Amino acid sequence: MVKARKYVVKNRFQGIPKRDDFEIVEYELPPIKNGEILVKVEWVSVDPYLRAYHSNYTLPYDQFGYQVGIVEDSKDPRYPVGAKVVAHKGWCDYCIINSANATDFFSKVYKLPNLKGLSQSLGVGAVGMPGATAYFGFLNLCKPKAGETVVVTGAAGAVGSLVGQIAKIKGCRVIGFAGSDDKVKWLEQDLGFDKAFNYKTVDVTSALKSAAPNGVDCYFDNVGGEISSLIINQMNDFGRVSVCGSISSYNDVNNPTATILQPALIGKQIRVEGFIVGRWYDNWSEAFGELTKWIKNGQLKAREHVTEGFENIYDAFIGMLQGENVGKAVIKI
Ligand SMILES: NC(=O)C1=CN([C@@H]2O[C@H](COP(=O)(O)OP(=O)(O)OC[C@H]3O[C@@H](n4cnc5c(N)ncnc54)[C@H](OP(=O)(O)O)[C@@H]3O)[C@@H](O)[C@H]2O)C=CC1
Ligand SMILES: C/C=C/C(C)=O
Repeated sequence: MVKARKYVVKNRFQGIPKRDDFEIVEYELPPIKNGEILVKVEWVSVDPYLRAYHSNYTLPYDQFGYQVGIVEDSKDPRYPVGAKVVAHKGWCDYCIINSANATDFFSKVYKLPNLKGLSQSLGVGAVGMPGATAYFGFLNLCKPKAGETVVVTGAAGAVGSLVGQIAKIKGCRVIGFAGSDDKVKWLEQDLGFDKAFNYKTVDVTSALKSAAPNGVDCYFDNVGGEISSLIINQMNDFGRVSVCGSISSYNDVNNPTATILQPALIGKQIRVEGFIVGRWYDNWSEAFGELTKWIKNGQLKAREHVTEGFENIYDAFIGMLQGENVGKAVIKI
């Protein structure tokens, strides 16, 4: 028998989730059955959708989320003992997975991509779901052309930092918005953004007018809300907006309001498209190959914000929601 621990969500979140909204439950896992694998979890991911999707779940529920782990026992020949897998079984230290039960992309299990010696934690970050989000969400929806001006919000986070660097690889001029002066410095000095701003201290419209005097062609929107309206109002004819996330509203109890967009969308004939990264699930391996290559050859930096210890997953989650992370927030179990 294997003793396992998991986080169970007990209460409806009100604003920022509270520690008491979670309970750590210890229990014994039964022996695995045919088609199942026993996985020891090594890395856990905390992501904004854990907050955004909360209200879709009936209480109490096991906290969902991505992880990288090693197969310790197997009755599924596709995943032998010792294989490394990426799964979506949430905040736990051991779990049993039956991948035959997969109903959507979240419940699928796959072998950790060949990371060519890079940290296995990248399997929940730059070479995992967030990497695929940046790669397909930006390239397929913004369709950037060399020389165009790209704006990214949430620019110092897991997805945004990759989008900005992919835009540079594609020959674009890149402007990022992030929530601290240190993040701004990192984006400009280490990642090669042409300009970055602390959205908490600048006037967004005048900052953008100075950094993009010829207007914005592509906007990768991680945050939504008023800043997105201000950016979209600075876009050029036939601009493209990839709507990835709306983190500025995830913890809001009341729905926020933002400046009207229709005059700009119509007048400039702007294309706005939202997406869920699962739409490209069958092609994720293409993104993983490219991202791994760019990291290995030094064109792309995949910074991580690492927290240690199963007991600290809650703190890492709240820290990420409040902007403590630079790059991808991960927990080493
Ligand atoms: N559509 C899809 O399929 C997917 C969408 N996403 C979305 O992408 C976005 C980024 O996710 P991810 O890269 O994993 O997370 P990040 O690593 O960017 O972490 C979240 C960041 O959000 C920023 N933030 C928090 N509150 C606010 C606020 N009120 N206004 C602006 N920024 C805020 C903080 O940075 P700061 O210091 O800059 O404030 C924080 O670091 C999220 O909206 C997420 O939901 C992610 C994966 C898939
Ligand atoms: C799969 C993740 C989706 C969002 C909205 O974060």
